Amino acid sequence: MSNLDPKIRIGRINYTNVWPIYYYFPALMNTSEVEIIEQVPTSLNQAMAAGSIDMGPISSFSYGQFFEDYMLFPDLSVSSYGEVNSILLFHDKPLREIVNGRIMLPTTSATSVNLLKIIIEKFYGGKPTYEYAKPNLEQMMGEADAALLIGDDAIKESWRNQTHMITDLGQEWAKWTGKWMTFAVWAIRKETIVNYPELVTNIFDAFKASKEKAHQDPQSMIEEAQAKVGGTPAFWHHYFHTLCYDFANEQWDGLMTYYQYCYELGFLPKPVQLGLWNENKVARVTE
Ligand SMILES: C=C(O[C@@H]1C=C(C(=O)O)C=C[C@H]1O)C(=O)O
Repeated sequence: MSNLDPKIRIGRINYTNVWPIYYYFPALMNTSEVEIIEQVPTSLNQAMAAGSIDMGPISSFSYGQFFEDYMLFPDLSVSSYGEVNSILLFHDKPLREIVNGRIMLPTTSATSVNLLKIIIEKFYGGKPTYEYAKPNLEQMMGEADAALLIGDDAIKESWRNQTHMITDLGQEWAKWTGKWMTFAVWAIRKETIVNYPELVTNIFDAFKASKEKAHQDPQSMIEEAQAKVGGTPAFWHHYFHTLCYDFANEQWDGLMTYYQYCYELGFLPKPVQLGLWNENKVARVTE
């Protein structure tokens, strides 16, 4: 690695949902030390697991698969209590009538496909067949009883939708569990914490500061979202305020319930432990 190479490769989900955490980040960081790599969640999950990305948001399910290799930043996540508005199941008959049918899952998602399986199999007692497809609603619905979309794909289809019923998975989860749901977590590979402890701290501070600034002054971010993706300022205002970017007790509690159900249903091979990064305890990571 030459002196000019970035020290840390940071992932970025290429959906609007993460904008608040990145919006002011370049203004708050020495960006020559980092490189930002933007991809759909499942590609970020793979790149983190392979070590070709060092930190950033991944599907919370993927943390459950590889938790021994990562630590999580506290205070950063993509979570909701109830509605998410961008994790949506489209279907033409009531949910209860399709839980033994044919369900299309998007290749972009890990957390939400397993969340849907929990909802259908554990809460509704269904046993459908699942198939993965590219996130294209028309094609997916042409072959199935229901189709799941996440991120901006879900948002755009919800605006276009005239005919399908829509179930928001955040709402379903809260209805059955009364808990928060965390869709994405900010993971750091353990060796990155050991190799660049100060830079990791600076990145954490910049992400948190961006999140707070975007929350206090969302106007220009909302205008950019409208110009880039469409929709109305009212939609984006509601969207960014309904999503919650915190990661503390309530989110941990909801996420641990999700992991427990994933384990019970055989989606994860072992019980998951949350390992939280703490700038004062870098040494613990190497133990
Ligand atoms: C809220 C969302 O959460 C996302 C859902 C993910 C998943 O299902 O694996 C991963 C990252 C998050 O961006 C969304 O995409 O709309």
